[in-house]
Amino acid sequence: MQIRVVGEPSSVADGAAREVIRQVTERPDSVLGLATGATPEGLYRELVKAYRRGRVSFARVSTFNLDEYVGLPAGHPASYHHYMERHLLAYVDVDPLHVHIPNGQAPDVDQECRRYEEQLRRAGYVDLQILGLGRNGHIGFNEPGTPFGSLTHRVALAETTREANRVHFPAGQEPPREAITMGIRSIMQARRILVLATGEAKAEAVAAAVLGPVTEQVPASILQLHPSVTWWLDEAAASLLEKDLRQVDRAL
Ligand SMILES: N[C@@H]1[C@@H](O)[C@H](O)[C@@H](COP(=O)(O)O)O[C@@H]1O
Repeated sequence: MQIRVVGEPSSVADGAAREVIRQVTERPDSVLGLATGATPEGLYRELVKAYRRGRVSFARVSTFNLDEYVGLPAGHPASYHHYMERHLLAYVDVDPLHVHIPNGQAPDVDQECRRYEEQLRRAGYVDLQILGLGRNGHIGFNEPGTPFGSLTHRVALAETTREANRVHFPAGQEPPREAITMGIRSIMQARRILVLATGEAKAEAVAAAVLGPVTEQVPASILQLHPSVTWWLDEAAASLLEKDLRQVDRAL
């Protein structure tokens, strides 16, 4: 596990963008695993900038998103389909046929989960996975208690997660109660993982995931067992890590 602590959220975005660009340059047909939320927005801005400057092309890349709300149409402003268009896909040369996001409006949600997992398997799983971190240690929408062996599945969202994500919904509109998410096992298949976390509100979840026991109560703690993970943290998100863990590469 590597831990990079940088001063500002913008440096987290820069560092992660450099890694994504390197991956796509070395392997133009990479499979990228994409995350949503406020945290990776800066990363996507940097990727759009790099594309516009001709420093990277996504023409042969495939993408798989981690999750989507159940019941929201793709065009809903809070859907993750809409998020991805708004922050990345509309501005770069990714082939729309190579973009994969779970269909939250599928008539049979369980079948959609199986279909998505199968698509992921056929693509050979993810080469470089971007992850954000929920305040309760969730990754994707895998809430505390999710079995480590889980594949893409339907989840009931924790009340705290619905509260945290309420800001993305129009006033008066309730966030959905369910979502489709890649499972912990699906995420762990990725060959390399970048976890991004910024701000003090993430400090406890970061410390529990990095320093605590590996437990299903903290979904991100499983990342301690992955062979190639880099945590990109700003000072605030890293504030509860021991000083000697800062700026060092920790090989497990
Ligand atoms: N499903 C997403 C997660 O993938 C994301 O990591 C988390 C944190 O979001 P933010 O970056 O806005 O704090 O939010 C949602 O729950």
